[in-house]
Amino acid sequence: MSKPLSAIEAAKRLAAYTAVDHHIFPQHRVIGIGSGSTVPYVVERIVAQGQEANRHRVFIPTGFQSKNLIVDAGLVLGDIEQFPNIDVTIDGADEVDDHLNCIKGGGGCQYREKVLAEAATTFVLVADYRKKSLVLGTTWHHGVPLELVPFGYARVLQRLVALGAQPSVTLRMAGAAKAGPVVSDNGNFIVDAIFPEERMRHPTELLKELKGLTGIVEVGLFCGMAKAAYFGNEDGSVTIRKVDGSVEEVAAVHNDE
Ligand SMILES: O=C[C@H](O)[C@H](O)[C@H](O)COP(=O)(O)O
Repeated sequence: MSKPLSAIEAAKRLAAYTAVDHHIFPQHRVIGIGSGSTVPYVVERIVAQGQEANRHRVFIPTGFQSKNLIVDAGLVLGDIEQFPNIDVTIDGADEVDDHLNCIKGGGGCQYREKVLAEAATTFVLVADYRKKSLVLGTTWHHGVPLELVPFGYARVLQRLVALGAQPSVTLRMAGAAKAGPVVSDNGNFIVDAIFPEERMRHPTELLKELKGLTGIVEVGLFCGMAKAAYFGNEDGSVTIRKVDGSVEEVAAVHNDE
């Protein structure tokens, strides 16, 4: 018998399963698969729709991890170059506010994730209950993930501080498994910039300013992109925040599957 899931894993699974049930329909042919620890449950639920449903579909990954998820699940792998228009992309998030703005990039995948979010007719977020917040930066304390070109990165760090980032801003380092900086799937560096609350209260403005810095490839602030966010709760329910501002609570029906 498989080990029971922890409360957090169960919440991730609830969010992912419910989002797939609500957004991935038989007519959807091109599906974007995001990155992180919640997305495997998205793939699991899609596979459960059966071979017939998935036979004519193609799945576009946001990075190395999701590519493996798609291949290992026996789904058809596609490329954003071949399929620049996606029906639905489902992805995880590090923190989501009431307006569905979010921080992404905890796994360093924000560039490809944003490409797939933009390419999708419908972009949906899935997360556990810890990721809900009113102001970004309240529950995710690691800062805004930024992908930047290695050449001239020290200059970008200085400019981030001028925009209000904590002076301690540095490259994300790989840790024990490899000496040196984390290198993204695109061969770039990642920086986590912590900004004060007054800056984080206006994520769209901050995003614009960060995108204006030479050397920054992409910013892990996704503003005004998601149609809905699904949060799995500890009590087995799912909170759905929608783009029109409405909030729905649904009881899960698949917790023990
Ligand atoms: O770069 C990583 C992505 O933005 C992830 O989607 C994000 O970090 C959320 O991951 P998780 O589902 O593991 O919390």
